Amino acid sequence: MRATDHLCQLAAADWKAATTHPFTTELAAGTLPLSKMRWYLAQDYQFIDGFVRLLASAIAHAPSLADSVPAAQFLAVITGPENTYFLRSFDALDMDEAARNVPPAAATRDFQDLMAEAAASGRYELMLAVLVVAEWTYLSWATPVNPPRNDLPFWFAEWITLHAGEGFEGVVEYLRAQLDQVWPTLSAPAQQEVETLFIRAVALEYAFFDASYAACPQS
Ligand SMILES: Cc1ncc(CN)c(N)n1
Repeated sequence: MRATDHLCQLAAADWKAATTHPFTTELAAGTLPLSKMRWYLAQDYQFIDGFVRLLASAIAHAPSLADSVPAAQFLAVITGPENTYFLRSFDALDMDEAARNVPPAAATRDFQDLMAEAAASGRYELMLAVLVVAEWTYLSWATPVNPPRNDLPFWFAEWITLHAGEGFEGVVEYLRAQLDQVWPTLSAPAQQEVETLFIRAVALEYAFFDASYAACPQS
């Protein structure tokens, strides 16, 4: 069995909850209240900041140039089309500076801490554990709803297309393959640390969607 399949199985219940969440089901149906989407976007843009630093750390720790190239190309997607997706969505959803720059919620802070910890560890396998969860869970919820309904506004539709399709499948396969490759070289305690971090990351993905779905209950 692939190491990443083993890790996914360890977190099976939270994995299922995170990848079939009503937040993304309603996003794909176009029925997600905009107040919840605004909350999510403002929080997730703060997540992206830590994510970019983590991905850059993984690039710096990849065993060879060839191992780093797909991650470097993905970094350009995050800081290019994904970054402008956020900025265009903020504008289209009338989110002014105050609405964009809200304090981080507990779910956001927990994720920022996890990513900062993985980046600071200096250990490639721990960085990969968090990156694999962040991208594989998104591929898992977005794939069944891709292509998006053609009547969806771009702030819903593009959040699906950014996380599904051939290019993104390649990113997830690359990240998984990197972790699969390093796994057998790790000691048993080091493998356990990867398992613990992976499980924690899946729980945080679930918590992030839960917090977003619970936000702004009046509107
Ligand atoms: C919380 C979270 N996790 C994952 C992703 C996918 N890049 C994201 N945008 N936000």
